[in-house]
Amino acid sequence: MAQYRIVSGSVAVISIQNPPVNALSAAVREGLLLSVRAAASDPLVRSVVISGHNGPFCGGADIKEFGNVSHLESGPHLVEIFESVEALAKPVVAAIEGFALGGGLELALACHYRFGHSEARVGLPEVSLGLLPGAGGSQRLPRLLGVRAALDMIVTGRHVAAGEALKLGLLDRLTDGNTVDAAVRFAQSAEGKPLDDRRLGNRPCPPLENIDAFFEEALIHARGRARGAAAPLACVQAVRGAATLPFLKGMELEKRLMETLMTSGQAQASRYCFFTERGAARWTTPTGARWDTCRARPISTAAVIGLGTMGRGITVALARAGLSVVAVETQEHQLDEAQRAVSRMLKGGGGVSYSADLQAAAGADLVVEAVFEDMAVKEEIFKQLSSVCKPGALLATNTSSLDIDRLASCTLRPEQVLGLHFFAPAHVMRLLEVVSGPRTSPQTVAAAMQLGRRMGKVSVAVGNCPGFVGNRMLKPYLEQAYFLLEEGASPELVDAALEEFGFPMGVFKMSDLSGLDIGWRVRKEEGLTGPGVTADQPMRTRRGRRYSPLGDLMCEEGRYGQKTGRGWYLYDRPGARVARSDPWLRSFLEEYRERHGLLARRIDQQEVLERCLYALINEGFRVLEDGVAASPQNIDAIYVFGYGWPKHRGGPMFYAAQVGLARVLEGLEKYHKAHPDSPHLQPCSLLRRLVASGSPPIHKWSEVVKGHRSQL
Ligand SMILES: CC/C=C\C=C\CC(=O)SCCNC(=O)CCNC(=O)[C@H](O)C(C)(C)COP(=O)(O)OP(=O)(O)OC[C@H]1O[C@@H](n2cnc3c(N)ncnc32)[C@H](O)[C@@H]1OP(=O)(O)O
Repeated sequence: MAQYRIVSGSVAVISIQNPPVNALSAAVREGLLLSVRAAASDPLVRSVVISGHNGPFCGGADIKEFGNVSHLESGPHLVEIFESVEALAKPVVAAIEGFALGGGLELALACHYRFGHSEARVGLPEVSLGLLPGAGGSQRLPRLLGVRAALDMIVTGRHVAAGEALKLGLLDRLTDGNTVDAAVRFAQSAEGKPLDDRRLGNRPCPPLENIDAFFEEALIHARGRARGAAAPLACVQAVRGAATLPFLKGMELEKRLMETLMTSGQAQASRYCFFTERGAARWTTPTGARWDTCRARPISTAAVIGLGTMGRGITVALARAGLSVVAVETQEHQLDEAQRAVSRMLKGGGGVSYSADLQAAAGADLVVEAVFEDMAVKEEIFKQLSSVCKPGALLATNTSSLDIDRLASCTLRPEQVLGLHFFAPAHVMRLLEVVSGPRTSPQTVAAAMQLGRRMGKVSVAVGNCPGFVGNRMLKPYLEQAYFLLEEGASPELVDAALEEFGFPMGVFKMSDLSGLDIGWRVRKEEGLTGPGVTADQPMRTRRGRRYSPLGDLMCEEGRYGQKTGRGWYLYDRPGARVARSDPWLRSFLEEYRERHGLLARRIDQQEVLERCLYALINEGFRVLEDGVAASPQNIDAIYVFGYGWPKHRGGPMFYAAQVGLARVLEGLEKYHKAHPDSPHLQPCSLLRRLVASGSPPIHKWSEVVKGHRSQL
C-alpha cells in the first residue's frame, strides 16, 4: 500500500496508495516504513519524495481503525515512522496535492521540505474527532510556525488553503503544475546539502512573551468554543508543552494526552458523527429505491417564492451552488429590500434575477416556496405553481412543520412535491431535511439529495409528520423547559444546564433568538391558544394533557425575544444580542405560580438535563418506531448539524446509548410517575423493547425496529 520507485537515477518516490483518501491504515504504515528503510539503505538513492497516489496526499490516520484496538496496534506506529522519515540522512520532500490532513500533515512535517499544489489544503482536524495531533503534530507545527499560528490551526482544526500555508511558512513552495515532478526536481537540487536545520524536532520553538498569560487565555478561549469538550483543552496543553519543553519531553506529553483522549467517550462520539454525516447520503425508501441506483434529473435552474429571511438565505445557498435562480416576491417594497440583501450576501449579482410575478417560476427545474407558515397561503401558491411550472419541475416547500401531502394534493403532480426544510440562516446552516410525502417519487428524493450535496449540506431524508424529525423532537424538549419554569426553575438555570452540557445556547436564549412569536403562531394554528380557545377551558390543560401557556403569555406582553429587545431575557435594544437577566420575568413567574397555586421547588441541573433531554430522546424513539427517520444515525445527524447538539456527545440517540438505555428508561419512568399528565415523559414501546432485548448497540437497533411501517 505504498508504491516505491526510483526516478531520475537517484530519487526514491514513495507513493501512498489507499483510495479514496490515502488514509494511513496498518498496511499503509507497514509499506511506508519498509519504503523509508529501503531508501535509507540503497546507496543509489540520494533523495526521497513522498506523495499520494492518484491525487490526494493523505487524509490522515485511518479513522475506521480507531474503534478497533487490534487494528490500531498492528503495523508500525505513526510516531515511529515519522521519526525514521525525519532522521533520514537524505533530503525528503513531501509533494502535497489535494489535501494533507491530520496524520497526513504530520507526515509532511516530518519531511525536510514541503511542496504543495496551489489548490491543495492542509490542516490538523483531529480536534473535531475528539483528539489532538498525536503523531508529533502538536510538537512540530509550533516549532515551524510559532505558537500562535500553530495553536489556532490545532484548536480550530481548520483547513488552510495552499496560499495561506505558504505565507505561514508551512509550505516551502507552490506549483500549478505537476507537484511530484516539481518535488523530484527540487529533491535532486537538495541532495548532499545539510539537513540538521530542516528537522523540526531539532528546532526550538520560537520564543513567546508572557507564556503563562497567553496559555491561560487560550484555555478560556478553547473552553468557550466547545463547552465540555476535552480535546480543545488537551490541544492547548500539548502546544504549551511544545513551547516549554524539549522535543522528546513534549512528545511524551503529547502521547499521554492522546492516550486519554483516544479511549474517551467524547472521541467515540465525535468519530460516530464523522460517519453519520457521510452515512446520511446513503438513503433508501421502502419501495427499494436507493441512493446508488436511483437516477436523479439534474437541477440547474430554481425559483424561490417569498423573500423573507428564509427565502433570501435559500436564494443565496442555491446561487452559491451554481444554480441560476429567479427570486420571486409579490410585495414590491420587500422585493427591493431583498434584492439589496441578497446581493450583499453574494457580494454581487451571482446568477440571481428578481420578479414580482409568480409566472417567472415557469421555466425553473425546482421551485422552493418560502412564504410564512400559513397553510391556506401555501395551498394557494401550490395550486398556482402546479399550472404555471413546466412539466417535470419539482415543487418544494420550506415549511418547518406543515403537511407536505396536503400541499401535494393541491397540485396535479404529487409525486414531484416535497419538503426542503432549511435551517436559518439557510446559506450557513449545514442541515437540510428532505421531506417526502407518501406520494413523493424516489427520483424527486434523489434530485433533492443531490442538490443538497451541491449546496454543501448534510441532507437527511425524512418522512412526513408534524415537525418532521427535528422540530417534532424539539417540542417535548421545549415543553419540559416550560414546565420546569412553572415548577420553580429560572430561564438562567435551565440554560446554564444545557450550555454546560455543550449546547451553544440554552433553550430560552435560543427561543429569544428565533422569536417567540413563531411557536405562538404554530400553537394558534393547532388550536392550542388564540380565539379558538374558550374562556371556560382550564389554562394549563389542553386535550387532557398538561399545557404551559407561558410562551403565549409572553407574546401577549409583546415579548418576542431579541427582535423586540425583551423575551425570556432583556436586551439593550431590539435586535441586540447580549442577554441579561430580567427582574420583570422573575416577578412574572412568581405571580404566575401564585395565580395557579404552584409551589416553587428547588430544581437542580441534573433534573433539567434529564427532563429536557430524555423527553427529546423518547420522541426520537417514537420517530424511529413510526418510520419517519430511517435510522438513529439520521436523527443524530439532524440534531448535530441543525440543532446545536454537541458533536462530542454524538447526537441524542448516541447519547442515550452511551448513558445506557436502561437508565434513560428508568429516568423517564420516574418523571412520568411524578408528572402523569405529561405524555412525552411516558417511555415509548421501542425503548422498552430495546431494553428488554438487552440494550443492543446502536447499529443493531434497526433489527428491533423492523416490522414497523416506514413513512419514508
Ligand atoms: C498515535 C497516533 C494515532 C492517531 C493519529 C491520528 C491523527 C489523524 O490523522 S486523525 C484523522 C485526521 N483526518 C481527518 O480528520 C480527515 C477526515 N476526512 C475528511 O475531512 C474528508 O473525508 C476529506 C479527506 C477532506 C475528503 O473529503 P471528501 O472528498 O468530501 O470525501 P468524504 O466523503 O469525506 O470521504 C470519502 C470517503 O473516505 C472516508 N474517509 C475520509 N477520511 C478518512 C480517514 N481519515 N480514514 C478513513 N476513512 C476516511 C469517508 O468516510 C468516506 O467514506 P464513506 O464510506 O463514504 O464513509
